Amino acid sequence: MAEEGVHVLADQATIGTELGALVAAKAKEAVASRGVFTIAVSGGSTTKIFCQEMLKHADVGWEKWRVFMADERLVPLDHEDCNYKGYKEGLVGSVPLAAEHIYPINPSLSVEAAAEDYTQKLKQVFSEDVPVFDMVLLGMGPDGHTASLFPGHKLLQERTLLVAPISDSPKPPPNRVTLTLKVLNRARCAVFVCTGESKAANVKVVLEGNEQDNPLPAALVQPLDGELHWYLDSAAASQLSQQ
Ligand SMILES: O=C1O[C@H](COP(=O)(O)O)[C@@H](O)[C@H](O)[C@H]1O
Repeated sequence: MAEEGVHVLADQATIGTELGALVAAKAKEAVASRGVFTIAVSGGSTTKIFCQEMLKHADVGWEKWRVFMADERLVPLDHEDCNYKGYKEGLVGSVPLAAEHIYPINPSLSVEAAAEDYTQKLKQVFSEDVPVFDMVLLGMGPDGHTASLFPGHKLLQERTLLVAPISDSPKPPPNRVTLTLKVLNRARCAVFVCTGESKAANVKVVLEGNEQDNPLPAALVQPLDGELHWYLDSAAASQLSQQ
C-alpha cells in the first residue's frame, strides 16, 4: 500500500490503478478490523476514475461498504449533475454493492432540511458524535475548492455542523450540501485525486504554499489522526518545484 504523501503519476489510467490498490487495501483492512468500510466520495472527475477502477476489484468486501457523498448538488437523483447518480450507475449491478448502501441526499427538501436529513443518515451508520470515515475521496476544482467548500466562503469557519447547506455556490448549481471540515478532518484517510493542467497553479499553492496562511479549502483538509494522500497526473503536478 502506498505511503501517505504526494503521488505524481503519468496519467489518469495510472492514477486509477494506484488509487484502486489503496482503496482495496483500506477497505479490506477496515472490514477485517471493524466489519464495515465507510467512504465519502466526491463528484466531478473523481467519480469516473474511481468507479472504472473499482469494477476491477471483486474481493474488497463490497457487502460491507457504506458510501456517502462528500458533497451533493440539490438536483433530482436522475439529473446529470447528481453525484449520487454517477456512483449508483457506475457501481450498482456491476459489483456486489447494494443500492441502499449508497446514501443519497433528499433533493425534494429545502437545502437546509436536506443537510439536516443527511446528518441523520450519517448518525444511523456512525456511532461517534463526529463520524470517522475510513476514507474520504476528494477532488479539487481549479479554484481550490473541495467537496462544496469554496475559497473565502463562511463554511470554512463552520465548527458545529457535520453536514452544511450552501445556497450560494459559485460553481453551479448554487444549492448544495457538503460534509464540513469537522468531518473531513476526522477521516482515517483523506485522498485527493487531481488531474489536468487547469489545477496546476492551485495544486502548487496547496502543496507548496505557506501552511498557516493557505486560503484554499483543499489545503484545510489535514486529518487530525489520519493519512493524507494526493494523487496527481503530470499535468496537475507541472508547477510543483519537486516532482
Ligand atoms: O462541484 C464539484 O467539484 C469538485 C471538483 O470537481 P472536478 O471535476 O474538478 O474534479 C468535486 O470534487 C465536487 O465533489 C463537486 O461537487
